[in-house]
Amino acid sequence: MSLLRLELVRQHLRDHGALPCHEERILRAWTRALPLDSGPVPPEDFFPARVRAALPGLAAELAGLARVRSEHMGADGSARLLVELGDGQTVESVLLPRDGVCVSTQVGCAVGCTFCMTGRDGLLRQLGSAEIVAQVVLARARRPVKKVAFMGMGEPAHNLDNVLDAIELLGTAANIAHKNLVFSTVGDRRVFERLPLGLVRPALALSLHSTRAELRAQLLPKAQRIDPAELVELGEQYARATGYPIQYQWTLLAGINDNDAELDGIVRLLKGKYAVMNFIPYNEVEGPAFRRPSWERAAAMSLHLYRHGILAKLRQSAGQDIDGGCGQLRARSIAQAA
Ligand SMILES: C[S@@+](CC[C@H](N)C(=O)[O-])C[C@H]1O[C@@H](n2cnc3c(N)ncnc32)[C@H](O)[C@@H]1O
Ligand code: SF4
Repeated sequence: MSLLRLELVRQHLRDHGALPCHEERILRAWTRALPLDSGPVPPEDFFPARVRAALPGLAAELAGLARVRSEHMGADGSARLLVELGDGQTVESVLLPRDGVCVSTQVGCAVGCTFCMTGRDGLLRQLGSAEIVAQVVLARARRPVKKVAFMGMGEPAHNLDNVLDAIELLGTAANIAHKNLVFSTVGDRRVFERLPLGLVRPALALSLHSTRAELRAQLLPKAQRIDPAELVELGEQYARATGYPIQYQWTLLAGINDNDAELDGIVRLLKGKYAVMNFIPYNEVEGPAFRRPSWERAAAMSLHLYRHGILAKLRQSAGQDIDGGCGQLRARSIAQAA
């Protein structure tokens, strides 16, 4: 039995005679990291005997979806988890300061951004919706979780059905505010078609990195070709439809996308838009010879945008001191095993 997707978990329960109300109570308990039979009414008065008998086996199955192989505390209160999936593959989750968790959606990634460790080996496999939720359950077993960012390993747009199923459960049974579910993507037309239709509409983070289409295509070689101006326009429509701003992400690479021409481009694209710019200084990973700009330059860039009426934040990735670049922990563990 392998319950990688939420639909399979629900089907398994139905096969044991569960009704929708039983399913909901069990999924609610699971997503809160509680025993599966917990709830206000005693289990023997609520569940049919067959369902109750199936719960220990189901609990073991769900626990096997994602286990913590190692945990690394950061000085900023974050913790990076190397998570082992049922088939032995590993992904990273990050417990963020202030009740957040960052989860992975794929093992590897096909976009191949030149500065990202995760994209180095291409896509190895998709995560099922239950494996994505299981990372939140692992986090909730350790700390309160009120925010989930789909910003770990993988491109959520390339695993849309599983990510959207996970989002729906997290925004309902798991009781996470919809604006606190953050879908982070390089941009893909399917995202703008599907996200507005969901029962739970997450906040959107768009990884922009350049306002110049040619440079963006070099940095994000396999991202869908959407002109940055059009991407911002699509983002703006979604922001207006949902009422939450688009969080633009910009990995700062010295000498590449930290110049005044890019700043002018950002002002041109984002002025008057319902948007926040997050500058994230590059985290060094082995391989490409990128550098992060000085903190002073990054702060000056944020100030420049602020003076032009664009809200800009300068962020350190969580857990700088613990292989902060996404995918580094996994890469290190594989290298050590080898
Ligand atoms: C790992 S990606 C996952 C979500 C999605 N694939 C995306 O690109 O938005 C999340 C963010 O991490 C950033 N990132 C990746 N590698 C980085 C590095 N070495 N230093 C700083 N940020 C990095 C990406 O630019 C992206 O904005
Ligand atoms: S930054 Fe995002 S899209 Fe690019 S390779 Fe890494 S995970 Fe994939």
